[in-house]
Amino acid sequence: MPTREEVMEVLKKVKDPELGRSLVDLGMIRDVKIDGDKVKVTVALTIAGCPMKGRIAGDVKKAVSEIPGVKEVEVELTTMTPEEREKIFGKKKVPEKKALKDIRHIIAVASGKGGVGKTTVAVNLAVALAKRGYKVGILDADIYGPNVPLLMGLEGERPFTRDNLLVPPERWGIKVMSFGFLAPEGQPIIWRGPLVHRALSELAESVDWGVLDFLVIDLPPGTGDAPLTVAQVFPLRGVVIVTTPQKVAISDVVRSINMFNELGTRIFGIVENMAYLKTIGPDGKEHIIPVFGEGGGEKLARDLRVPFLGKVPLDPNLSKSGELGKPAALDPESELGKVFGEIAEKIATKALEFEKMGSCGLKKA
Ligand SMILES: Nc1ncnc2c1ncn2[C@@H]1O[C@H](COP(=O)(O)OP(=O)(O)OP(=O)(O)O)[C@@H](O)[C@H]1O
Repeated sequence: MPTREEVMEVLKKVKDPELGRSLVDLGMIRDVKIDGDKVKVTVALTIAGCPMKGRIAGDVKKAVSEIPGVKEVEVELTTMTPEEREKIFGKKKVPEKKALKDIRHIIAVASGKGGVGKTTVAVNLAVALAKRGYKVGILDADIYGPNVPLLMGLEGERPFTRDNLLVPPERWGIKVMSFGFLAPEGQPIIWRGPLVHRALSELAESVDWGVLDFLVIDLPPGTGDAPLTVAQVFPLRGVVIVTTPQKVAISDVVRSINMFNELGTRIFGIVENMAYLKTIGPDGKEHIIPVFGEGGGEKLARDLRVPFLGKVPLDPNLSKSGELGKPAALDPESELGKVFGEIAEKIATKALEFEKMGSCGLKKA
């Protein structure tokens, strides 16, 4: 009859395909039951609906079946609680930075892949928060495509230096800092890995933000060096994930959530951008067209057990307002203003909840 020790020993060699670490080290083996030659292993996935769950179950089954004396293996899948995830992933503390000490909530806006409208959402979220009376700053950490200055109407601006700190230009009542301000005009900066880390770490120390309720950080897309560094050097209250409704975006979002889980960063939830298009049909009535499919973001949030923060329509006014440097959320009574207002309110409420819980790496207020 196989023993629990033997089972755990073989499971030590089974790795989470995305995190690259042993299921045992990750605390994913919730239970092992042995009944004669039958073994039942309960695996707690880091997030529900993990697209790797079939592979993980298959790898566990294969590894345990190879133990001499085992005839039958059953794998039951369950999901970790947020507390369990924090125990494993939330060990890393972000060192405190003087330049950030008067900022109450630092919120990152991330996306699994490029071009889903992350910057558009980040800018309009910052504006919607400012419209609600909060003191807001926005940091464009998208080193590869810093578009925040354009969207905020600050192209060509430069920060000035006071007491060795960069003073961010202001527009629409929001303090703005961007790698775009620091790059030579018209020239792309080519960043290599270690430089990315150094540049972002220096930026975290060298901006005079003053007192802010919210600092919104527009992250570079994906799960590469740059978003990882931001989550390591800024004491984030949490992260907002932007996606589009297409199925193809799902695995990118899961990868992104896994990365933030591993870093101990809380997830505010998912914003679905380009969720629908409103048109007036020949009948004179309003029609809602789900251009990229329907309910993808909501289902994804449900499957991954993270909050769904709202849908942003595909609206030419949103891209036009971006090009003009006048974010759509500046008019809180407009349709887009209301959409971003509701999302901002949900995030502000959650930020207070997270603050009470004592966010990873942050001192309690
Ligand atoms: N809901 C929307 N309706 C219409 N146009 C949109 C919408 N969201 C974004 N866009 C447009 O799509 C383009 C890409 O948007 P944006 O730059 O915000 O994406 P991103 O995810 O930040 O991209 P990157 O990965 O390059 O940083 C822009 O031209 C923007 O104006």
